[in-house]
Amino acid sequence: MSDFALELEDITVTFTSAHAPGQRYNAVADTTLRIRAGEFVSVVGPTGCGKSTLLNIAAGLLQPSAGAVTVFGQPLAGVNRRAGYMFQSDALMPWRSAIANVMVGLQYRGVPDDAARAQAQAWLERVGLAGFGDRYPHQLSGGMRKRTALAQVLALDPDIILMDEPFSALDVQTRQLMENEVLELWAAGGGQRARKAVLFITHDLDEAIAMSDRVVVLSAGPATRPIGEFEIDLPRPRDVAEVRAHPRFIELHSQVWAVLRDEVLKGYAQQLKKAA
Ligand SMILES: Nc1ncnc2c1ncn2[C@@H]1O[C@H](COP(=O)(O)OP(=O)(O)OP(=O)(O)O)[C@@H](O)[C@H]1O
Repeated sequence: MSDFALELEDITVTFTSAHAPGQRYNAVADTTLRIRAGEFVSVVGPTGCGKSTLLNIAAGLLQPSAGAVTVFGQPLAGVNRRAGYMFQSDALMPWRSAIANVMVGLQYRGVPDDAARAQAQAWLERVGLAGFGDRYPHQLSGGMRKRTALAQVLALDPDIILMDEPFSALDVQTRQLMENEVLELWAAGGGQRARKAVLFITHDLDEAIAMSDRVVVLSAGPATRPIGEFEIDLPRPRDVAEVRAHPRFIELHSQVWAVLRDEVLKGYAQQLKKAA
């Protein structure tokens, strides 16, 4: 079996320009990104550079214009069924209670209702929402909705978790609590099974370093590609707030920032140009 949970090889993604339909736009160019089974990898890059596009490729929601995607050694065809996703915005169904939201994926897989309810309840407990199963999304705080979404993903026991800035809408304290919880759940693995591979998209360098085994830096678009890769050799378990004071964290931060800084400035200038 392949050592890699996910391999994106020589990926190029070409879009038709939204402003000028005749024009083609290379969002991502010749990008190779491999994630080992059980590895936590963050991808950082300036705004609009193509991070979500890469995640959508990994999820099988978008076909690359060139290149190949391999999941545990098998070419990916259609949606990536070994992966669970957590996006920036809530994907909870407002008309379903928290437990019913966690149950839905299990039911869709054919798990009988009673078993699905028991598994969903166990996951709600693991994410700290034991007594909140009957609440509807609008009755939950932002952090609780994120916990529900996390339970929803983990209940399906995916081998790969794809996260696209999942905590960016949360206040700093809630965000750090959630980051620590994700790390704990990830470190504990999926019950009998091995640790999950995580592809985590963020524009927050501190978050990327605090959480990951490896940080990949993307260039500003167009034709985004990886321009730096850093092994994060900080000890685990980590507390995302405390680890920021670690001398090695500070050292890694300045090394990654040295690569990222110019790209952020380029990305920012491009956003201004687009808005003009
Ligand atoms: N379906 C599409 N059609 C045309 N252009 C697209 C499409 N999806 C994304 N793009 C363009 O591709 C580029 C990369 O977008 P993407 O959303 O992947 O960037 P990002 O790094 O995730 O952005 P952000 O940091 O703002 O979340 C952007 O210029 C975007 O406008």
